[in-house]
Amino acid sequence: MLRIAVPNKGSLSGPAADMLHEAGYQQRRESKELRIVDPANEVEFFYLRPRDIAIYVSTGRLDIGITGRDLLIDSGAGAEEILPLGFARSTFRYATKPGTASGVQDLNGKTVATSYEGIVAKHLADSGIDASVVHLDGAVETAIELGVAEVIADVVETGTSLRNAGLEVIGEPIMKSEAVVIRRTGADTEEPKVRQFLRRLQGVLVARTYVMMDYDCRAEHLEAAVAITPGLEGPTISPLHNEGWVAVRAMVPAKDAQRIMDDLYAIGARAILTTAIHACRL
Ligand SMILES: Nc1ncnc2c1ncn2[C@@H]1O[C@H](COP(=O)(O)OP(=O)(O)OP(=O)(O)O)[C@@H](O)[C@H]1O
Ligand SMILES: O=P(O)(O)OC[C@H]1O[C@H](OP(=O)(O)OP(=O)(O)O)[C@H](O)[C@@H]1O
Ligand SMILES: [Mg+2]
Repeated sequence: MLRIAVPNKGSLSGPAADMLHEAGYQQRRESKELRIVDPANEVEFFYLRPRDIAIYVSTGRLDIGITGRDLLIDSGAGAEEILPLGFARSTFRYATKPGTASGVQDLNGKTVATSYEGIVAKHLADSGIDASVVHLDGAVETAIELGVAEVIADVVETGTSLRNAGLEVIGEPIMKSEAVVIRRTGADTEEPKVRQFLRRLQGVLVARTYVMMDYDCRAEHLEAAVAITPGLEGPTISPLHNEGWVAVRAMVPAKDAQRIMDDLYAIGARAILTTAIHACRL
């Protein structure tokens, strides 16, 4: 039975459960459940605090975990990222009141409040900066107003929380994060059950980012059409009853679908259809 750690709260929890559900796994029915068994798929899910997941996975008692890249790195636990999942995307940045500092080089002697002490202490040390770090559990943006620190280091997505607190980012992002699948460092990722789990999640990622495109075009325009829709391994070409015409089928990135339809129409393709992909194994 594969044992998998899933975030039980916060920004990661809803999207992680949605992705697992889309991948065909049973998920808990209510938020108080701490673990569930999905017998049909031979998987057991443990619902844990996102911050603790890397620590559990590093012991090897759980095979796989879903957490944030920033949380994984901050934990310093012996676990490594094996698949990025594309949700809970964020940057991790310093911020302060306008005029306090313009980059990390100005942070000598300052106090930095953060929930991610591991990341911040390492970044300051790597930058040769001597600053003190204060740990706060959350709502870090308020720390400056209330005199706990002069600078904060926190997760930034839209920047709304910073703006509301009258703060501005300084310097370059310390890191970029998103939800990731993790495994104990050095563990065998070729294990069949692990591979199957990863293939299912990859299938969801592909179904979310690609659509299927079908169209008809004149045989003499086929090369130009294939250049527009190369597909993943090459499009499927079928003859049409209509002499001199072919039907083409290829996966295309969903975000480009409308532009691709325009480009195909412009070279004479017709009956251009786009349909959603519900699941896939590449
Ligand atoms: N506003 C956000 N947008 C995108 N990702 C976010 C956001 N806030 C936190 N994250 C990501 O979620 C993970 C943090 O999860 P965690 O549950 O600890 O925090 P949270 O979502 O702030 O929830 P809470 O504060 O309720 O604990 C990190 O990987 C972080 O990058
Ligand atoms: O750039 P934004 O889109 O505003 O998102 C970033 C904010 O979201 C998270 O906070 P959360 O609401 O989880 O509260 P917390 O500080 O208590 O973790 C994070 O800690 C930032 O405060
Ligand atoms: Mg938070």
